[in-house]
Amino acid sequence: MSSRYALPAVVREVGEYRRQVQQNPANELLNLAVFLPGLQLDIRYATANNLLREPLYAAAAAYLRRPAAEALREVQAALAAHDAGLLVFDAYRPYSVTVRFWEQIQDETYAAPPWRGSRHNRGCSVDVALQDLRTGLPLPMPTAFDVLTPAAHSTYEPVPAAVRRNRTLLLRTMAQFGFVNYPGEWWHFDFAAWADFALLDLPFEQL
Ligand SMILES: C[C@@H](N)C(=O)N[C@H](C)C(=O)O
Ligand SMILES: [Zn+2]
Repeated sequence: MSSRYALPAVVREVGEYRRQVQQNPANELLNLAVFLPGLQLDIRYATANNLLREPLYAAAAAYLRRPAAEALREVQAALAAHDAGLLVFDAYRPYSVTVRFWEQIQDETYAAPPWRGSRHNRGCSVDVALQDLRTGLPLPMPTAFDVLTPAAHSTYEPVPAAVRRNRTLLLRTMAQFGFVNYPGEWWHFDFAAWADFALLDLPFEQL
């Protein structure tokens, strides 16, 4: 960990995380693969197919705080009426991984700075696209995941009509269940109550 930043308060001990869950069950990070069977995961940061071109996670897992996971379940149910489902690229992210991104990207439009931490570190952000439930294939979006350019901005135009429909379906359905889109990235959504949750730096295997 670099000492070049004024560090925010970060929970680094699993015992402290467990105490916080005991005090308030909303703090629990739920494993989305267990909580939402059928959810499609493509956890890029567990592979070398990501911005840093090396695996950053030891396991291809996605966790969210309990109320955020419950809201995502509502999103998944609403999308099914459109023959669509969620495809998850990332959810809870340990703080130390945010620091690694910042060292490379150093642009607050596309990466959270270490002195603030990311809402992903709070277990309240999720990076998602849509899949077609009939084919299992991803639905076309304006860019691939983590293409950090203006084309990824949520209001970017021009885009083909079918792509705009998919993006609008994702943005509207996530908003309906309490997720606020980050305008710089069509795939990134923050659970509205993110400020109630602490920054964490715990690896998945400790959860
Ligand atoms: C690195 C990129 N995928 C990302 O997560 N950006 C947001 C702004 C974050 O760091 O929270
Ligand atoms: Zn994100």
